[in-house]
Amino acid sequence: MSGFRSGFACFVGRPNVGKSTLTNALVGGKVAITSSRPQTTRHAIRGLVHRPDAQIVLVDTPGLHRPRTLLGQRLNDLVRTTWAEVDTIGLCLPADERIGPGDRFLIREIAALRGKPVIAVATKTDLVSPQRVAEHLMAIQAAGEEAGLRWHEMVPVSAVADDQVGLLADLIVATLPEGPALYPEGQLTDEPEATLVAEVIREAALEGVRDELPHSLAVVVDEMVPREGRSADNPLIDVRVNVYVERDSQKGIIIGKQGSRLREIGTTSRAQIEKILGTPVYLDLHVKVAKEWQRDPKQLRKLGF
Ligand SMILES: Nc1nc2c(ncn2[C@@H]2O[C@H](COP(=O)(O)OP(=O)(O)OP(=O)(O)O)[C@@H](O)[C@H]2O)c(=O)[nH]1
Repeated sequence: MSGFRSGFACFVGRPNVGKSTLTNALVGGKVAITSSRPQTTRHAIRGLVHRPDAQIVLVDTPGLHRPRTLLGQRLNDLVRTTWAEVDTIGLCLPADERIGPGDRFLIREIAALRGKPVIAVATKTDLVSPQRVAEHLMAIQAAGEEAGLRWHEMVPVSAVADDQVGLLADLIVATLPEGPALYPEGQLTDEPEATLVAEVIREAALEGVRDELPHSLAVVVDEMVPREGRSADNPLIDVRVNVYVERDSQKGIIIGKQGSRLREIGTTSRAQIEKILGTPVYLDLHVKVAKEWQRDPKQLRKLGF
């Protein structure tokens, strides 16, 4: 997919400047997954922005503080490591507040990274007049210059009024390297275990029949619930899973002669799932036909794609 861009971004700023609200506005209510960390990221993922041309992975950073203790210094080192690893930083500076010492401290710290694209995001613009927004942008410009930081971009946004949020996404995307999506689109759950469980089953189901079922297989974990009435030292987790194929003939392949392949899939994957969850599991596998699911947007959404 030429021209597709993907990478990591993080929002930085004092508490309460609107980082979370902005993240949610960009992500559009989609729950982020936290499993199967691709490549280098060791950071909590806050949200995924899926677009036809790009994928933005928004990562979390703890706040940077004026270090007073060794622990404070260590935490700050961690923050700097994160900053160094992301492709782009968005520094949030709320339009309804003047730029203060806390902001200047952050700007100086970010300036020390040298060469990293930093987008100055003037947040909460719906709370103030256009004139105040303009003043704010000039103050941001000046604060950058003072610290020797050249803003890659400056953009006023309102996450609440959904003003310029799309533009911000465009600006972030433009800073990302070319490359394929780092995460599959639309994971169904934010439970890392469920995603891993689905992956294990998918692998087991494809074992030996990969060529006969190219891409036709989707695995959805319906639920993972502790069996009622079990004591704490004798737990059992019920894992209910649907395996979707596109055609009846493929259903036959998965199930096998008198259910033999399905049993094999269950045995192989159950052992691995028990390792992942650390408890015995009862695995309830169902094979369903979702005709042409790869071409049907409604089905795709249902299956989490
Ligand atoms: N009017 C308005 N309020 C906003 C906007 N964005 C955030 N807020 C409000 O500002 C407050 C703080 O927003 P958060 O998104 O939690 O800020 P944050 O930077 O994530 O805060 P911390 O998690 O403490 O670092 C909340 O009450 C939001 O509703 C905006 O665009 N317009």
